[in-house]
Amino acid sequence: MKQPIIIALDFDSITDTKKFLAGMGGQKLYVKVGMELFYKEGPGIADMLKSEGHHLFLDLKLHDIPNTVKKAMKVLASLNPDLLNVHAAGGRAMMEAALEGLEAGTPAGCSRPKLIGVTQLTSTPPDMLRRELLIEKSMEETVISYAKLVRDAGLDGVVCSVQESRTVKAACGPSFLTVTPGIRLPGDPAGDQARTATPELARRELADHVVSGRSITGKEDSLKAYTEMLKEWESVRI
Ligand SMILES: O=C(O)c1cc(=O)[nH]c(=O)n1[C@@H]1O[C@H](COP(=O)(O)O)[C@@H](O)[C@H]1O
Repeated sequence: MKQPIIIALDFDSITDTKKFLAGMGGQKLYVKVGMELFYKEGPGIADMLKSEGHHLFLDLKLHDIPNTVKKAMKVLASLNPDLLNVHAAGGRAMMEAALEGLEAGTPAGCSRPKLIGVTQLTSTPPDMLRRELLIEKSMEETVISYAKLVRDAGLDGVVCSVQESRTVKAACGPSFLTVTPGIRLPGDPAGDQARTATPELARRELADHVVSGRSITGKEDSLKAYTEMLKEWESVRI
């Protein structure tokens, strides 16, 4: 079964990660390991999660010269994640190199993990483009331009906000993945996220997956919050 909700395991230890997973009723989940947990626990965390049967998004947002990214991707592929990302701002040559590294490092008999490009972070408000990054185009135009570059480099999709998901699909095709973070249940604080949405809106805007951390992990009853998100998602018929 396709798991639409990717839970961000933004914990700083394996102990807290295990405690969280123990409270999720023994389900096989789609989880995301980002910099915090990976830098603390290292590659062993990927082995642990995969051996427990979870789907794994390794969110390390690589952004470096092509040769470095290619070699790093080769190493990361050996951890057998299901999904990985790079910053689209690294450019086409870097993304092509990432894909080459991923293909070279995928263990025999395993299928290549999916690779997606981060367009503009969901913590970036539209006015920051001009004010801080000196980008004159709108958020939507910027994200679509990145998405086309990601597609042309041969990657499988993008990370974008729900607000751009539908337009990305229109520009890059229905099978081009949109993975959308910044997901909040109604009433939850946005925190540092600028472009947020509910799981229901994400589904309406054709997102393939939503990524949610604090709206699930920050709750006393995380299982209830996760179930609520799933219910919201499934309430929308596409
Ligand atoms: O690539 C990501 O996963 C990502 C991209 C992005 O644009 N925005 C974004 O929030 N994320 C990640 O998604 C998660 C969101 O966490 P919460 O804001 O707690 O739901 C974090 O782990 C972020 O690193």
